[in-house]
Amino acid sequence: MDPRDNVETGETEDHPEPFYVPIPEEAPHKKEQEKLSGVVKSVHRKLRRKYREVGDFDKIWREHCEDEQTLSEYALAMKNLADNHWTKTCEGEGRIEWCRSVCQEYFLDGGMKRMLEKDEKSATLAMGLTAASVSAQPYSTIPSSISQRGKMRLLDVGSCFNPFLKFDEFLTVGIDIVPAVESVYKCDFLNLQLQQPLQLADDAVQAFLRQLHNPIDALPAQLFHVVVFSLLLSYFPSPYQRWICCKKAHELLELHGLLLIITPDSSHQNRHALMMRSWRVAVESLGFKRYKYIKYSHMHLIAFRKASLATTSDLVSRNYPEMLYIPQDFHANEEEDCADVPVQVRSEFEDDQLAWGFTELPDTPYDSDSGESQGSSVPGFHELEDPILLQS
Ligand SMILES: C[S@@+](CC[C@H](N)C(=O)[O-])C[C@H]1O[C@@H](n2cnc3c(N)ncnc32)[C@H](O)[C@@H]1O
Repeated sequence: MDPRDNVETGETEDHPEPFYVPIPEEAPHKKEQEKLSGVVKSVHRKLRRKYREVGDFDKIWREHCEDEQTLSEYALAMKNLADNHWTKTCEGEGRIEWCRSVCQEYFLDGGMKRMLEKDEKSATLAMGLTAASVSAQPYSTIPSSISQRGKMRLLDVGSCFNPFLKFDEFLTVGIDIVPAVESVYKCDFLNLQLQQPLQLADDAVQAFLRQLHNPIDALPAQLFHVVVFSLLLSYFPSPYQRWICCKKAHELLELHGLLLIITPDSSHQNRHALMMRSWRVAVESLGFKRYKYIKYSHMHLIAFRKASLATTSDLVSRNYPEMLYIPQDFHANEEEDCADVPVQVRSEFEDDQLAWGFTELPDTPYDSDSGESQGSSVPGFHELEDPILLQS
């Protein structure tokens, strides 16, 4: 007997009938996601195509920045993806959480101190002292603005919808050519002017950051503890603009600050290991050292620390900017470029050529930054070893 039947009256109680017709929730949701990422992809693709045709990056960039309709459609699509489609995936909130956990671990839980001790040991060893005498060396003094600050000063370049604003531990400055929310400042990072560093106490620097004016055309050097490039570098159609961005990040960071780069790649772990190694060599040549690296299913996440004030790039003997390539740079006839799920577009032959080319590179000495760099405090994400990066 159906337990809903009323035995006394012989009537069936008025329970709502369960609705068994399957609701095709997935499909429209997925369709909308595809549509939105299509908007994003087409902007990237158009920019690359124009760059290939015209060659003059400054010209196409000026035109791009003046194309308000395309840019606002892009900003809207990104925000919609972030609000309604990405939040539950590691590609969405996960990358932001990763940045947060790396900063916490590095600045607040002793990561930076360990790195400074290690630097000091290597420097002392390089001066010819024995390991025994080295262990007695005190570690360097951590800059007070970092060790005693109230908040970590974070610059989010290409911030779009300001994902870091919600975290209390950061004093966030989000900048974008087309802000999707009011709290993000309008600023073209490629054309941002750099000024002399502020010689002010930490409180005054924080006050300075809280009263920036829109749009931002210039910023003092060495202003931030963290610079984030989340899905920024692949926006640009050529390695040179990626290089300019990394160079600017170096200048905007305090000594020992962190540059966090997140770049899309849906290939398996080792497919683009060579590319990641190439990026590492290029970025380190600017005065950074790699601190952490992990690969999620759809992206690489890399943290570099600013290890020296000086840039060591010798652009005459090595073309470091070219090393910041992405597969799409080699693809003239792209249909399948992805903002969220990029594909491998180089042929095996090109891969071999590049691999051969990189045997010319100096081998970065093994540093234990990398050895300990594989752990993540973000739960739920599978991390993979990268033998090529680790062995470099
Ligand atoms: C793919 S979206 C990434 C948005 C966000 N960071 C994220 O992780 O979801 C790339 C963003 O970079 C911005 N952007 C591109 N070039 C820029 C530049 N030169 N200066 C500032 N922002 C830029 C774009 O407008 C866009 O909002």
